Amino acid sequence: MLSSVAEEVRLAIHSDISGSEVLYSLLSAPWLQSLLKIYECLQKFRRLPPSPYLPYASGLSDEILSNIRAVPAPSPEARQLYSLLKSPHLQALLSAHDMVAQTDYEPVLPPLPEDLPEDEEAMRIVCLVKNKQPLGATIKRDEETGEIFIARVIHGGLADRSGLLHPGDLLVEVNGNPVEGLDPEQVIQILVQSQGTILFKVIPNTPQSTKTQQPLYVRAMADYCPLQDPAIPCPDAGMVFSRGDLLEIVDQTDIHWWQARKLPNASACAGLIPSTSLLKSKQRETWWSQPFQHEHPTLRLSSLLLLLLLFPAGFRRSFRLWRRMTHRKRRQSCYSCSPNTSALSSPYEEVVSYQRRPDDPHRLIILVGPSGVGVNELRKRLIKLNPHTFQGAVPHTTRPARDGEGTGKEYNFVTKELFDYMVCNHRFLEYGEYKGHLYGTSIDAVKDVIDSGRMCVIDTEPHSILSVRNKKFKPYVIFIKPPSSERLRQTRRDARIITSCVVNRPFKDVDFEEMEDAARFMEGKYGQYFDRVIVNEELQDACMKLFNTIQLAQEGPHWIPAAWLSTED
Ligand SMILES: Nc1ncnc2c1ncn2[C@@H]1O[C@H](COP(=O)(O)OP(=O)(O)OP(=O)(O)O)[C@@H](O)[C@H]1O
Repeated sequence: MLSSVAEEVRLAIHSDISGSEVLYSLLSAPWLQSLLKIYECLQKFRRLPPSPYLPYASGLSDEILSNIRAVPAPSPEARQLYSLLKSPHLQALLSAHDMVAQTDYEPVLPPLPEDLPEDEEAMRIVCLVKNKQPLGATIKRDEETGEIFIARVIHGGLADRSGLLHPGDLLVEVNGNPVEGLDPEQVIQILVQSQGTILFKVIPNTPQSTKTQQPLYVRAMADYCPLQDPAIPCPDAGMVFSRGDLLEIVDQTDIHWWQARKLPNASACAGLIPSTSLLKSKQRETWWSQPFQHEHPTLRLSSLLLLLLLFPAGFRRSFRLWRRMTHRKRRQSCYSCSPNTSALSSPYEEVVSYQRRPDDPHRLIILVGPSGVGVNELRKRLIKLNPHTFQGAVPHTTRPARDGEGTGKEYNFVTKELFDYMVCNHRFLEYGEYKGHLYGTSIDAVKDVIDSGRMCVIDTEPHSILSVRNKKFKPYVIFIKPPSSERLRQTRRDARIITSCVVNRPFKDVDFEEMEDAARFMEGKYGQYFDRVIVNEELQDACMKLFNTIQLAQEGPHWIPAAWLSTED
C-alpha cells in the first residue's frame, strides 16, 4: 500500500494539478481509509492485548460438526456452517489458535534425572549487550569466602532491564574468565574492557520475597557530588545533586546507599546517593574537619565575613523604611525570629504532591533577593496590577502616627511595651530598629491577609522564611535574581538606589558587585527553600513572570513538605 502511495505521489508531481487536489484525493482514497482502520485496530490491540475467549476452539468446532451431523434435515445455514468448519484452512486456523491460547509452543524439556546430587547448584548463563552504557550493577566480595557477588542492581540500568541479574547472585565467570580468587577491582577491569556482548555465569541467589518498595519523594537540603566522595562503592553509579533538587528514592534496601532518580526525569536510570544517616555523618565530619567551609560550598567563612562587613548593600534593607540605615548598624538591630537553621539538620526533606483546592486558603507568597535587585519594585507593581487580589502585610511600628495616617493602613501603630511583648511571644517574622523606632512584620498581619481571602505577598530576609515555613502558610518562595553582570548594568542605567547616606543616587559598580555576591550567597545557603527563581532583567517581563508564577503557585500541583499535609501538629 505504501508503495502505491509513493507511486501516486510520483504521478501527481509530473501532472499539472494543484497540491490541494492531490492531497484531497490522497486523503479520500479508499485504500488510505482501510489503512487507517487497520492502524486504529492495531493501536486498540496494543492498548488491550487480546486474550483468548476459549482455549479449545477446535474441540468446540468438532462438537458443532457432530451436532449438525445428528440433525436429520439441517437448515441451509447449518449446512453452510458445516462446510465452513470442515474446510482444512479453518481447521488449521483453529488448531493454531488453540496452540497460542494454551501457550503450547515452548520446547518441552526432559524431566530432571532422579539421581541428581542434592547439593547441585543451578548455573545461569546471562548474556548482556553493553553498547557503551554502564552495566548498572555493583559487585562485592564476601570477606570470609572470597566469593564475588552482585551487590546491587541499579534501577532502570542495563542489568535491571534484562531482569537476569539480581543482588546476591554469585559470579562464577565473566566472558569465560573464572572470577574465583580475583579481586573485585580485577573483575571490574574485565567488565570495563569488554565491549559488546558480555557473558556471565552466575549461581542465582535463592529468590527472596521481593517486597516492592513504595518510592519516597524528597527535596535535597544539601549538595552531594559522588566524584568527591571516596567512600562511594562505585563513583560512576553515583548521582550528583544540589540543594533544592527533587529526588525519587526508589530503593532503600541498603542502609548506607540508596538509589534515586532526579525529578522530573523519573524515567532515567537511578543513581546511588548516601542514605540520610550516612549523609548526616558525612556532614558532621565536614563540620568538624573544615569548620569554615560548611556554610556554603563556594564561600569560605572569611569571605562570608567580608561580605557581611564590607558590603552594606548586599542584604535586604527592607522593611523599606529602615533601608536607609547602614548595613552594619542594621545588622545590630535587625532580628529574625526564625528557628535555628542548623547546618546538620536532615539532608532530605520528604515531600508530597499538593494541589490547592479552591476553598483552601491561599499560599503565602514570599519574595527574597539581594538588596537593590528590585524585590520591592516588583511587589509594588504586582499589588498595583490587582489590589483586590494581592496585598502586603501591614507592618507594626512604635513610631507615632503622622497626620493622615491611621492604624491598620500604612502601619499598625503600637506602644513600645506591646511591641516588646510581641517580640517576647515570637509574634514577629522579622523586626528591627530605625531612628529610635521599632518596625516589624507580624505573623498575625500575614494571617489577617490570608484570612481575608487575598494573596499575601511579603518580602523578607531569606533566614526569616523558616518562621513561616509551616502547614498554616504553606509558603511559596520566589527568589528574585539579578541578570548577568552585563545586563544588570545595562538595565539599571537609569535606575536609582536608596543607600544609607544618599537617597536616590544612580547605581555604582560596587552596588552591582555586592548584589551579585549576595545573590550567590543566598542561593548557596537558602536555595533549598526556593520554589522558583525569577531573573529580574526587564522589569515588565519580570513582573509578568511573577504574576504568572503566583497564579501557578496557587492553582498548579506542587511538591510541598509532607509534614504540611500531616494531620499531626
Ligand atoms: N529590572 C529593572 N530594571 C531597571 N530598574 C530596576 C529593575 N528592577 C528594579 N529596578 C530599580 O532598582 C531600584 C531598586 O529596586 P528596589 O527598591 O525594588 O530594590 P529592593 O530589591 O527592594 O532592595 P531594597 O530592599 O534594598 O530596597 C529601584 O529604583 C527600581 O525601580
